[in-house]
Amino acid sequence: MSDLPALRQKIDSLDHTLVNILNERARVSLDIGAAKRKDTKEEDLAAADVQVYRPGREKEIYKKLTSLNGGPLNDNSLHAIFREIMSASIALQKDVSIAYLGPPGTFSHQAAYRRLGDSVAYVPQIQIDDVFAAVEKGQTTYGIVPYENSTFGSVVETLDYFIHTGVRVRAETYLTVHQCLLSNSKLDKITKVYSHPQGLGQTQKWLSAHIPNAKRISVKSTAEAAQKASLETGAAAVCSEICADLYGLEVVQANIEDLAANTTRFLIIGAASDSPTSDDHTLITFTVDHRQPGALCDGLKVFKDFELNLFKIDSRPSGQRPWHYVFFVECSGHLENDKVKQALKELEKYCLDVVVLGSFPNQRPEKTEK
Ligand SMILES: O=C(O)C(=O)C[C@]1(C(=O)O)C=C[C@@H](O)C=C1
Repeated sequence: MSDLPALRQKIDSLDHTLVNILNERARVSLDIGAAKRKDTKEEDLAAADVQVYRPGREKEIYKKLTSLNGGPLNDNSLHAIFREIMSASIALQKDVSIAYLGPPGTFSHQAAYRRLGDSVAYVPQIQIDDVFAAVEKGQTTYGIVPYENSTFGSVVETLDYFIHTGVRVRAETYLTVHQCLLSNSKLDKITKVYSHPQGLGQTQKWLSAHIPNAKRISVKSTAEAAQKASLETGAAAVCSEICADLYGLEVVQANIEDLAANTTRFLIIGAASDSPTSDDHTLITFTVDHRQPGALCDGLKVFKDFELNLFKIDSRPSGQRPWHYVFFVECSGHLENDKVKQALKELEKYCLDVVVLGSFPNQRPEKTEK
């Protein structure tokens, strides 16, 4: 006779202990929720509400879990378990919702789910500006927007909406993106391919090599592409594999991204940024008087003078007049750090206007740095 019954009895007893400990943790989380409400100033309550989701604290917790973990559970499994523990903890403190570019099955949806878990509400939006609007109008607590892709670059729609928004960046999150060709037709019968411009951009070499004659049609999201492809003969979508089940399509070819380690970086937006950690990034926009020679250079030199590392620079048309640009700069530090505050003050001397879009804990996976 095996030890199975005795081992299961052991598991039952451990589960009992786990349930009690999880509820003990949940009670502390409720107390933390009450403490946060007490600590939130009246004026902030009106402007930003109580900020339940704390990406800085979660980063610290995940780091500690890794250092405590003696196995046999691997770090990914342990983190996934704690993702759900903290998701439930967030939901105990407040009803939290997050707007994302829908319909269900987009990479934004997956990225949000990986960061916030099962206990918060996911609210699909038709386009990226609706995500900004949902947060601005207080219809959802948070929103998630794609920021840049390691193969195809910045998501310009997102940058353009940031120019006009009052929302703040609260967190970042990275998702490895595997694009698939889904269709109910065979490869040689596909005449059109739907996707988001990013999906088409990340797979352009594969599409040119395998279905060069298929018409490429941009739609608002990869999951919308799957929805459309499911309704037409000879149509395909470039999207996530999970859309096959969601929209009743076959996987014609998986992993068609042109570059391995294809990764998209998303920003979680909300009414306010989180408190400083030891390793934050800050996203800023500014405009300069382009008639003044060296104005942009003077502005950028401020970051060097204050020893703030620059990670990313973008420029977008300002939308106010031709050949006038808004510059996006992502630098090290947090907007509450003295060095960043002083640098921003100095930067204002060289700029027509400076806007801080927010600060957030650095979450870049170390492996992708190389
Ligand atoms: O430390 C907090 O601020 C909490 O609300 C607790 C807790 C947790 O369960 O550990 C929950 C949500 C936050 O995103 C971070 C941590």
